[in-house]
Amino acid sequence: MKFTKMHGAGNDYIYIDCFANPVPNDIPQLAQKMSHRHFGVGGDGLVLIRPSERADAWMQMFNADGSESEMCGNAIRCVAKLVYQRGIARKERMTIQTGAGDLTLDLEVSDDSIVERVTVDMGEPILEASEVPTTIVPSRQVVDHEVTFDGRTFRVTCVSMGNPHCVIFVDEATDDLVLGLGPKIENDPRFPRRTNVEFVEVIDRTHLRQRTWERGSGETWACGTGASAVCVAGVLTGRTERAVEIQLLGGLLKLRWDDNTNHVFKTGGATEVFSGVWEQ
Ligand SMILES: N[C@@H](CCC[C@H](N)C(=O)O)C(=O)O
Repeated sequence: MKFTKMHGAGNDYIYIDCFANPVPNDIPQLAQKMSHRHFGVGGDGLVLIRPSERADAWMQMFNADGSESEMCGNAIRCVAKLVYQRGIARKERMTIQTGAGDLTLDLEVSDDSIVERVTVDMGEPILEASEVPTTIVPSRQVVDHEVTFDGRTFRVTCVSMGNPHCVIFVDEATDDLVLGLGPKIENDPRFPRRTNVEFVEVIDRTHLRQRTWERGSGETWACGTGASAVCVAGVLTGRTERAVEIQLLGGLLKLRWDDNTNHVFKTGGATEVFSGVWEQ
């Protein structure tokens, strides 16, 4: 089975083109095996690019632990690049079906037909308490809510971009917080579907620094749905403007929460690393 390794801002996944390959069996187990950084290809997870009945392609994504997520903001840019460059859909505006709905993407293509940057319409953030565990926000206040994890109290903002995020603004996103507390928050029973966790430093009203502990994959070098949630949380808590640049461990993402449509737009690159054949 042929695969391609790609990354978006250092968030690296293994991609299988199911227009050209059959859909593999036992995908959760395959995701675990291929993602393993010592015994497999290595990556934050596995992404299948599948034919869709209503969009140009369907992105199905699995974390490194084999769990399936609704959406991946960095992977979807890579999917768009493969879909365009392999001629599956030679369109500079395309739609990709995801577990968070059908999303529209605008591709910036060079004269020699290389996709250099992609802007994704990430849709509307979901702030309703129905998307957020009521045990975390008993007052239905999802913004800037005081919560204690492991004996430490933080103000958190819970934002769903189709997948769940718990955004915490901190003075410094230390290893102690990201690697120590991140997994405890991810698996806190008050989050019934587990959660992604963002630790965010505000540099000024248009610049932030983010580290993410991802549900099912651990710390990643970037998280696109997470950056979208951070953009929204920054505005809702009065810390930032609606357009921001977010520095992640593996690169920069530009975010804008549009006033008129309520949609979040995210721009970033997509890089092909190598291709290979998986024989196990
Ligand atoms: N890295 C991703 C998010 C991947 C899924 C996430 N771990 C989840 O389980 O929701 C992104 O760029 O958005």
